[in-house]
Amino acid sequence: MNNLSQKAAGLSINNKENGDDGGKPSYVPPHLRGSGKPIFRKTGPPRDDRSSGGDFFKHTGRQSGDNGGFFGFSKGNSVGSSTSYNRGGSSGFKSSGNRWVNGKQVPGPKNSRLEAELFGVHEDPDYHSSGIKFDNYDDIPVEASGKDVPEPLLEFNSPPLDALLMENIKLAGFNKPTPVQKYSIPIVTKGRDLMACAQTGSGKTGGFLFPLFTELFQIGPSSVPEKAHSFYSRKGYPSALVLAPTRELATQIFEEARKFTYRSWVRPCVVYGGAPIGNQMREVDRGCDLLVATPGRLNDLLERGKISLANTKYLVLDEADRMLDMGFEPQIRHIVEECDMPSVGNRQTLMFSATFPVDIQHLARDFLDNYIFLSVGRVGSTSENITQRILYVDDMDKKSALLDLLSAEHKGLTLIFVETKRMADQLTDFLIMQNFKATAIHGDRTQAERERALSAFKANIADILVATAVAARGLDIPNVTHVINYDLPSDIDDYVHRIGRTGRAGNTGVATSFFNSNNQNIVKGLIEILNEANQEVPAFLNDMSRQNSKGGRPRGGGGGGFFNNRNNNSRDYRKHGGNGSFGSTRPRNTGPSNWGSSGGGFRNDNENGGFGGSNASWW
Ligand SMILES: Nc1ncnc2c1ncn2[C@@H]1O[C@H](COP(=O)(O)OP(=O)(O)OP(=O)(O)O)[C@@H](O)[C@H]1O
Repeated sequence: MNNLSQKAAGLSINNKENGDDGGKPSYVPPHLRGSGKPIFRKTGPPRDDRSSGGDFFKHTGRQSGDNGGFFGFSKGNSVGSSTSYNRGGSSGFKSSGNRWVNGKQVPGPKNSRLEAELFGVHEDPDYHSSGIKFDNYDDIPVEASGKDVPEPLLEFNSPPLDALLMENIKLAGFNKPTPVQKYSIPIVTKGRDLMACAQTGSGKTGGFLFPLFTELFQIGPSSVPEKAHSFYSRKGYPSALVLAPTRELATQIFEEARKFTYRSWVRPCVVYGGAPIGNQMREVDRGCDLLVATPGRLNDLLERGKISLANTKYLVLDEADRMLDMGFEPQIRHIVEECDMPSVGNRQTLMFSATFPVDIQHLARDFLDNYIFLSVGRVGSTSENITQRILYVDDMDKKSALLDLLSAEHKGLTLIFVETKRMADQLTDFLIMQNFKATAIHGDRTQAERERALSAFKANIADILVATAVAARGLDIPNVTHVINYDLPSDIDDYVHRIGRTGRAGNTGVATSFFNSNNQNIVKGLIEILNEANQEVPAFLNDMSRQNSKGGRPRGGGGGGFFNNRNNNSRDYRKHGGNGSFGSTRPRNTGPSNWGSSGGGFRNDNENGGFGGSNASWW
């Protein structure tokens, strides 16, 4: 148990003896425990510096420096900066630039300023991104199922990896591949489709970018129809398309792509809603070989004729289970099946996530051909690098319990999840009033505000970020030492993604969740997850689980029914009762989408797509 866990364990939260109704565990606020007031931090702004739903740093004048230029977050990472790219081609929009000569890639010259911007500097303590428990990944069981699974790659070597890519991987400080990378690289370079499930923070982004770039660096750009570019109208023809559910995740993938395409012919581009489309169209004009996009904005650009997917040989769905759930599936179908993208079998499709419910595996067949299913660890399981604590706290006591937790130790960055946007604002205000440096990210904030909040959090200007589900998936923020589920999610897979914001790349972290009777629907899933990750299961959870099973209480969002049962959730469904078999031809879906119209009607900048009526803010 690390320092923070020990200190939290010493708090009176959940001590049975504090219970006042026959041993029922309940939180006793400090003022009733006679322990005096919690010690609040003395640093931070004076009270009148706060503003509703705002940021601790709002009035510090810091925000003027990062005023949310609509692309990217902090490091001056504007896609528009022409000096950032080794394009060189005078035509600007001609996607191969001058790095593809006579059928071969000619690496651009080194640029030390750009290198420092992309990869950091050696003296920076964050330079090596992997933590002391990185080697533990080697012990995680890996299962690859399907026909003719290629052998894994044990080291980063060239060949099979492209030599320039190898140089960039070294610059990033990556010494050896993570398990998902070991398997995904040969699978993709052998031309196979892939559905990959691996724990949060275990390097799935590299798992798709490395084989993609190895391939693209070697095959070069595809030819573009002459008529595609007139003086007035230019079109982007990406060779690879990566779809991601949130703007922040899309930007993060784009930043990773910038690193690994350094000095190559491949120009990455990112488009997402909430930012002026005109600037994004200009970026597409400048060259768009790998496109990272959120579905709503991509559909908009497709409808405007700014992008053609005719040359897209690689399609990646990151957070694929989210991309294929009710919120996004119609948009994904439109992009993949109703525009000009090559059909299944004529492109490669790769899906990645830490969770993959069986119903989504079924649905995913429509997009895949004779695919390999890769699971690193148990699908949907959490990393043992994360110490999980579940505390019984009634709603009315949550604020007080939170202050106790934060006062026990608050080192590094703390990410607090709440269920609603309103709650995110309220809690941020409350924390600012208590002199904590807090900020918030949720769907009611403007894109500039969200970028500013995330930048401030990453830079430790605000060391507490209060977030809705929008920050639950994919975000890779170094030094998040503590995730607090102030409100637990109603879906157990969301729990897995949320706590996965800490304990990444072999680092350790703590996840604390406030549980009470409103969260009964995830009791069973929670117990399974705690057991799988060798974590302590509090007695009240076991009691509640027994009561639920006696009373026949449905499991609700945490499972129930064949599809959501975690026992069925853990493997390639084709091996466990699925109707597919390896190598069989998939039944083609010729009819309309199961879940709603796959037609147009989503020309908006809101990536929400009607996500099940939840208050949480996907955008
Ligand atoms: N081979 C490697 N060696 C060292 N660090 C790595 C390696 N591959 C990835 N990383 C680092 O690990 C961290 C997590 O990677 P990444 O964000 O791709 O995880 P993920 O599996 O996609 O997580 P999530 O499920 O949360 O989306 C990143 O900081 C990345 O730079």
